[in-house]
Order: sequence, then structure tokens, then C-alpha cells
Amino acid sequence: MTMTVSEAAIFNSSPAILTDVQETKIQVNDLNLFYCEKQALFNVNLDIKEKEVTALIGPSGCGKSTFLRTLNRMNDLIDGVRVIGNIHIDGENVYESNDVIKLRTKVGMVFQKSNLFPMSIYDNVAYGPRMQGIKNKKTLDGIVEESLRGAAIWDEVKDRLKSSALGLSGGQQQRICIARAIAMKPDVILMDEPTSALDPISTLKVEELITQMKKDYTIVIVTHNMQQAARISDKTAFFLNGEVVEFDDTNIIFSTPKDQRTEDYVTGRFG
Ligand SMILES: Nc1ncnc2c1ncn2[C@@H]1O[C@H](COP(=O)(O)OP(=O)(O)OP(=O)(O)O)[C@@H](O)[C@H]1O
Repeated sequence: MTMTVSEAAIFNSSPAILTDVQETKIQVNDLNLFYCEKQALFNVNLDIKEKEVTALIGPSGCGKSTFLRTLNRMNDLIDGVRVIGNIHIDGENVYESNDVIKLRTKVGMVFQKSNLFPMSIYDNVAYGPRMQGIKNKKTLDGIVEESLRGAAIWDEVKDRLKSSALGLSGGQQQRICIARAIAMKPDVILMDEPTSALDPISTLKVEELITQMKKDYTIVIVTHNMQQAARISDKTAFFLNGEVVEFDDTNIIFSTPKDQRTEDYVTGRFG
């Protein structure tokens, strides 16, 4: 098909067309999760596309973090959790695998608050690769630099790699956490409210970073910030009481949602 320049511009400016060509990275089918007797997720079905940003929104306690944690089996660490249903990543059933370490290498995670270790910037980023058995200094130097560049913080810290990571600002620490996730060479990065503790300028930097990162990674992010979801995500899932009420292109969720409850939430009528 030959397109004129203006047709190409229209094509390129339409995320709805572009996103439909992305491959499915994570397929979630009829997922239910119980904390002992209490059911927290109800029949969740989602198709998360490769190299897109998928935002999970919804009021407090609706199950966003619980759902996020099912994707790399972080809920396994909580007593009494029972998961029914299927999650396939690259076609592999996450809950049938015996190798949870491999899963968590492939599916990295960044938390709400920086959880850096009280050690140098370098050692924080090199920690995971060292745990994987990489000892060669040159190799580690390369991974640390590449990861810090990938997290858009290399220029800010390259002259102080041996200083404590805890001496950095909150926004910088959060980008070091992202570098630490990148150092494990994941395919997918899960982010649980990564900017909720940050000031507006640091938030913007992390948002810009997420937008850049989606060329290399599939990103799933929980956020309470509607503008953030609208700014950075391709797809949005609206959760309510443990169910996905609506899942669609972000521009549809925020402009012409199909469900009244979604509209009420995104326009600030509740939550
Ligand atoms: N470890 C746990 N044990 C028991 N119940 C839990 C546990 N973690 C979460 N829950 C419950 O599961 C439900 C979903 O919680 P979850 O933290 O996933 O919601 P959320 O949408 O991420 O909330 P928030 O936006 O406030 O972080 C809530 O009712 C919560 O109380």
C-alpha cells in the first residue's frame, strides 16, 4: 500500500491503529485470586500487548496491586493466597512453571517507594547480575552503565557511582530502582505507583523515561494519577471491586468509555 505524506501522518498519529498490530505478551484468562476466604480478583481477562504501556486504574482496594503481583507471582510470598485461572507470558503458563526465579528475572518490578540497599549506586545496580553469577568487572561495568543509561540517570551519577545510593533524591532513587530492574534484562517491567512519592518534576522525568522504555519493554503500571495514565499509557484497564470493568485504548477510556462506572471514575465522580 502506498500512502501520501498526509495519509501517513494520520496513520502514524492513530494509536488505535498502531496498537492493534502489537503481539500479545501476557494473556490473562479467567483469573481469580483469594486471600484465604476473601476473594480479591474475579474472572480477570486481559490481553497485554508487547512493548506497550498498560495502565491499571481504579479506586483504593479494587485489586490493582494484587493483579500486578500475579504477573510475576509475588503473591506466592503471602500465606493463604490461592490463584485460579491462567496467565501466559510468551505462551508459557506462569502458574505451571517451577522456575519462579526465571519468571521474576523476565518480569521485573519497581515499587511505590524506592527500596534501594544501603550500598553504593554501582553495587545496587550490579546486585542482581552478581547474584546471577556474573563476576567479571568489565562485564559488570558494562551492565551498570547500560542500565543507568537505560534509566536516563547515567549523566547524573556517572561521577559518583561509588557513593551511597541513599544519598540521592527520591526521584533519582526511583530511577536507580528502574536501572536495577533493567540490569536483569527483563522483557516486562511491572510498576506499582512508581511516582506516588515523587515531586512533579521527578514524576515528569520518570514518565518520560517510561515512554522511552516502551520501545524495549512491555510495561504494566498501577497509578492513581489519571493524568499520568492518560499521558503515558497505550491501554488502560479500569478495576472495580476486583473486576475489570473496562479495558481499551487509553484514549477511549478517557474520552468515550462504554461503561458508566468507568466514566464516573475517570471524570472524578468517585474514587
Ligand atoms: N496480604 C493481604 N492479605 C489479605 N488481604 C489483602 C492483602 N493484600 C490486599 N488485600 C485485600 O485485597 C483487596 C485488593 O487490595 P489491593 O492492594 O490489590 O488493591 P489496590 O487497588 O492496589 O489498592 P490501593 O490503590 O489502595 O493500593 C483489598 O480488599 C485488600 O484489603
